[in-house]
Amino acid sequence: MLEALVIVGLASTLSFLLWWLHRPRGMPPGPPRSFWGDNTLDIPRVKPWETFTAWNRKYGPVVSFYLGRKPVIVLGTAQAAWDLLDKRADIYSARPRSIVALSHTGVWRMAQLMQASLSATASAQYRSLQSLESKLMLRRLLNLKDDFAYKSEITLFQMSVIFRLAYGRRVKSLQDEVVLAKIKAGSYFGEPAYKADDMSCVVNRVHRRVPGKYLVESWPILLWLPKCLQWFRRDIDKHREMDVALYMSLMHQVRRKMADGTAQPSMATIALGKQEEFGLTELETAYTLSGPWDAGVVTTLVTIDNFLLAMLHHQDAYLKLRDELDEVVGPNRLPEYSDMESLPYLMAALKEVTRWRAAAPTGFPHAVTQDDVYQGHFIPKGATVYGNIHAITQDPEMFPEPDVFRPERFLDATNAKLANFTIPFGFGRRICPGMHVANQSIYIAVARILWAFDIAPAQDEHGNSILPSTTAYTTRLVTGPEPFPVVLKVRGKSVEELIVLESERAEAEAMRWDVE
Ligand code: HEM
Repeated sequence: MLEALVIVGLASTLSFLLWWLHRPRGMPPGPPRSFWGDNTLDIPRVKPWETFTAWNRKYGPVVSFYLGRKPVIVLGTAQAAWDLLDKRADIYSARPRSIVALSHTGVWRMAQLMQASLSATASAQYRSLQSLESKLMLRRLLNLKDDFAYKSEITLFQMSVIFRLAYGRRVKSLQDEVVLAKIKAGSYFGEPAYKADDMSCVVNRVHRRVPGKYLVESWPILLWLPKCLQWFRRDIDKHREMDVALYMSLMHQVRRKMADGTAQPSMATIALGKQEEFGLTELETAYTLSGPWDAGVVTTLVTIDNFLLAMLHHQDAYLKLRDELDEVVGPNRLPEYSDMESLPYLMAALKEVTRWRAAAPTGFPHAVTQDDVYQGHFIPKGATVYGNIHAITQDPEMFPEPDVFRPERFLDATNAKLANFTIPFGFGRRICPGMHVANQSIYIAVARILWAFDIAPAQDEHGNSILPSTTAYTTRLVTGPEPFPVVLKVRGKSVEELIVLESERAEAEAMRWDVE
């Protein structure tokens, strides 16, 4: 054991010296490095994106620092992100090798399969499903046990949408065995004990990419330690084992149904049909199918939650939205997808909410596959590159008074980049493949909640409104507001009757799907 430690110590010193002698020069400016040449300790454990943004404001639109030996580049303006991640996508579209986030996420063919099955045209097919699940959600929102309970119902809505489109089967409760299995797998990752109604856990694999979170990512040399000393491995291995078992069993269930002709069309049926064409292994296919679950539930949930938070704080926008819906939809039917074009203020507000509080403020890391030069700065092959969505969406030049929720920014936008605002969904070839599904879910949920309910702050025992903080956010790669209470009061008896009627029809339709 002692010998192994001495060898690792010597090897670390030698590799450090070699790296120090050959480290790249001319990289973009950034924070001063420690004696060891890195900045791991400069990255706070809480809201690291705020530090990234402070560095971008101080050192410029392209900042560099080191996590261990790994050079990291942070792009703090939309222009820099478009110039590199979009225009030079052929070399900026890889994912950094990750030790903790499971090794398969970087396989490009998997991303291609995802893009194909979630394209705008493919996603339009899911609208009827999203409409149905949102009617069931409205029904549940009529009978909430307390002012925090709305969140579980929105979670169940999106969870069922995603599970149905990925595997062809609905999730009827947050106590469903697959939800519990996923939570159990997450709990092995040293995350706090999650409750079934706190779905933060379902994106553990994604959260592990929070910059600087794991020492082994910055110092892979730790992998040279004898296995019994690799403390960081225990949880990773346990979690990976459980994830693999769960994802493989879900995929096999679909395959069995395909064989006996009872499978509902889904991403899984497409993926299994095209597995050879895309050259994916069993494990890669299973992981691809889990992508929407890992990346598409919490992102959507926090965006709807951010919307409710904005409504509590920005009464002017809230009232304009209600007036627009009342005028276009009227009292006798629910909002539909066909109303979208007639609801410009709502469509602008949906863009604004993704800007106001970005769900993934650091963006997901890209990796550059060739040495590059940008604005005279050297960007070395293998560097991790973040399009800093927080800095860009809070840039006061692009969005004056960025902390104000103001849908008008996007109304009548002539600039194509604002008219088709996708920055919160990332960049280049890696742009979120689920953005159409996400926008469809957010639209139908928000339009129907606004139409059906008065949205008001909860009150304390003295009758004073409790206005939740607009800055208390979780520190995960996908971040959302800390739990806050909202009162959703149905807007009259006839609205309630319509919701009950529509949800009964939806229930009957859902049962038909479930048995088919
Ligand atoms: C408001 C909701 C959402 C937001 C803000 C969001 C944002 C993002 C961002 C920023 C990325 C990284 C892009 C990049 O690397 O530049 C991403 C990737 C991804 N998203 Fe989303 N997303 C949302 C909803 C969804 C949904 C509903 C799905 C699935 C149906 C989904 C599936 C994915 C997948 C699979 C990836 C990884 C793609 C890859 O590695 O190539 N997302 N998302």
